[in-house]
Amino acid sequence: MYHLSDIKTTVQQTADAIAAALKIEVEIADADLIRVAGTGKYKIRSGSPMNDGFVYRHVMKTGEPVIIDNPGYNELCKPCTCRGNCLELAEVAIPIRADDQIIGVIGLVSFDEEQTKRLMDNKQSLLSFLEKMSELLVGKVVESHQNRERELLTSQLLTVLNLLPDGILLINDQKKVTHFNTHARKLLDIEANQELELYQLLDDKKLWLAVEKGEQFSGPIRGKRVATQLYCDVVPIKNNEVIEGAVITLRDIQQIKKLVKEATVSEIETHFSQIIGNSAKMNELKTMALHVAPSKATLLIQGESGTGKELLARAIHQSSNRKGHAFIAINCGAIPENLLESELFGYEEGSFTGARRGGKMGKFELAHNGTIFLDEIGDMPLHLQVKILRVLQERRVERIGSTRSIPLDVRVIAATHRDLEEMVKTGEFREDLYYRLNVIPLMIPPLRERQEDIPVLVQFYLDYYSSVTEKAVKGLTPEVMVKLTHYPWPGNVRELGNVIEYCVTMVVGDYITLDNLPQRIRDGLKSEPKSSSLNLKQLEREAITKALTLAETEGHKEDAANMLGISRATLYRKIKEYQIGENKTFF
Ligand SMILES: Nc1ncnc2c1ncn2[C@@H]1O[C@H](COP(=O)(O)OP(=O)(O)OP(=O)(O)O)[C@@H](O)[C@H]1O
Repeated sequence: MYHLSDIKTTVQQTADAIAAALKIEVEIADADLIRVAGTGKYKIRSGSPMNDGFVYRHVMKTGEPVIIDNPGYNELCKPCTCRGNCLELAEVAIPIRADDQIIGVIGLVSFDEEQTKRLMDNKQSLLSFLEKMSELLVGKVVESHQNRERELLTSQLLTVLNLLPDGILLINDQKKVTHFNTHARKLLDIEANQELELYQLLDDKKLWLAVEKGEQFSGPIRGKRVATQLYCDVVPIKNNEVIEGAVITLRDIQQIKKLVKEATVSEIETHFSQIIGNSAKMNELKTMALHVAPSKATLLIQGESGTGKELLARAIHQSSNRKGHAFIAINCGAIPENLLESELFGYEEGSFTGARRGGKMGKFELAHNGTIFLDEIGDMPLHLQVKILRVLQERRVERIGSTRSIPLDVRVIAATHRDLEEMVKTGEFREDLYYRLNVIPLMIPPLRERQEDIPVLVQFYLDYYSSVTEKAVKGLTPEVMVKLTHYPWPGNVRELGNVIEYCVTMVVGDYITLDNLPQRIRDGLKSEPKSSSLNLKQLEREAITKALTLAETEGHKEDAANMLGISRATLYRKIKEYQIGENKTFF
C-alpha cells in the first residue's frame, strides 16, 4: 500500500506549485482523509483529519472527479454541519490513483468570484492538469515505496550475510571489495569501513585471474594480512555476459579439517565388553584381538555375514592409540564398481565427467591417522586390488587424475565372509594382496559353532528390546530356548537380534512362548553336520528360499533380508550364488 505521507514534502511542494499556477487554494488528503498538504488557510491544517470531508469521501469511494459549483447546497453537502453556511464558492476534487488503489484526493477550492470563474470556465483543462499532478505524485510515491523495499531487502541480505559461518567478499568489476561480512572481517583482519582491493587481501594470482575473467575458482589460498590458510570459492557475477564482479566465499582450512574429523571419528564407541559371548572360541578371539589392537599391523577378519566383523574392527580401533581419529568403514561389495575407485582414492577436480568442483577426498585420506575398514574385501575388483596393494606397500595414496602422492598413516582392517584362500586358487583374488592382508588373521566362528553363546546373546537382546519397546518381558520358556539353541542361524548374531526383536514385539504376557517365534524357527530347520560345507550351503539356500517365499506376499527382498538377519547386498549375492528363483521373480 502506498502512503502519501511518505512523500509529505513532495506533496506540499506539489500543492504549492498548483496553487501558484492556478491562484486557487489547494488541499491534498490521503486515503484515510488525513490532510497531507494544503495552501493558504489550509496550510496550518496539514496533518489533521477531515471530520466532514463528504466530497473527498465520495471521490475516494467512486474514484470519479467531482466539480461542485454550489457548496453547502449540493447533494453531497447534505450531511454537513455547515450546510447552507459554507464559506467555499466552488470546489473541484480528483482522485489520486496508484495501480488499482485510490491513495488520496487533490482538491481545489475557490473563496471569491474571480477564483470561481477561473474554475468554472476551465473545468476540462483544470481536470487534465490535476490528473498530470496526480500522476506525478503517484510516480514519486511508488519510487519512494520501491526505495524502502530495496533498503529493507539490502538490510535483510546483509543480516543474512553476517549470520553465515563463511567469510563472504563481494567484488566489483574493478576488483574492489564492495562488501564483506563479519566473518570475512575476522578471517582477513579487515577494519570496518576500510576501502580495499582484492589483491590487498588475498594473495593468489590464479584467484585474481579467475575474478578478472569471470571464471569459477575453488582451492586453498593464503590471506595477505593473516597467516591462516583459507579455502576459497569464487562465483562470478555476470549480467548479459558482462562481468560485473564476483562473490568470494572463504573458510578456514583448519576449521574444515576439524569438522571432517568430528564427522568421521566414530561417534559409536565400541569396546570389547560389547562383544557378547564367553565361549572358548570367542574368548580366544577376543584375547588375540586385544593383543594385536595397539599394533600397526594390517588385520584380516573372516567370518560369515552377521558374525560381528565390523563390531570387532571398531573395538580394535577403539583399543588402539588411533581411537581419537577416524574409523572409516567402506563396504566394497555394496558400492558399484565404477564408483568404488573414487570412493577409496578420491579424485582431482576435472578428472572425469561429473567430477565435483574442488575434487574429493577418498576414504583412505579421510582415515589418515585412523583406521580404514575394508568390508567385503573379497568383492574388490582385481584392478583395484592392485591399487590397494600399492597403498599398503607404499603408505601413500594418489587421487584419480593427480600425479601427487599423499603420505598416509592408516591402519587397514579388511573383512570378508568369503574364502579368500580359495579365491586366490581360482584367480579371483590376488595372492600378493592376500598375504599382505592376512598378516594377522582373525576368524569369527559362526553362531552355530558356539551354541553356548546363544543364551547370553538372547538375554542381551531381550534386555535391549524390552527397554526400547518399554515392555517388561521377563524371559522365555525353556522350549523356546531349545528351539533357539538348535536353530542353525545362517544370519548369525544379526539374525538372532532380529528374531528377539520380533518375539518382543509379538509377546503379550511376561514370557516369550513358542507361538511368538517366527515360523522358520518354530519349524526348526535342522542343523546339518557342521563339517560339511555343502550341507551348510544347502541349509542356507533353503533358509533364503523360505524367507523369499514368506516375504513374497509382502513383496520385498528387504523383508527377506531382515528375516534372515543379513544385509540386502548379501541377500542379492547369495541369490546369485545359489541361483535361487531363476524361473521366478522375487521383488
Ligand atoms: N558378539 C556380538 N555381540 C553383540 N552384538 C553382536 C555380536 N556379533 C554381532 N553383533 C551385532 O550383529 C550385527 C551385525 O554385526 P556386524 O555388522 O559387525 O557383522 P558383520 O560380520 O560385519 O556382517 P556383514 O558381513 O553382513 O557386514 C550388529 O548389530 C552387531 O552389533
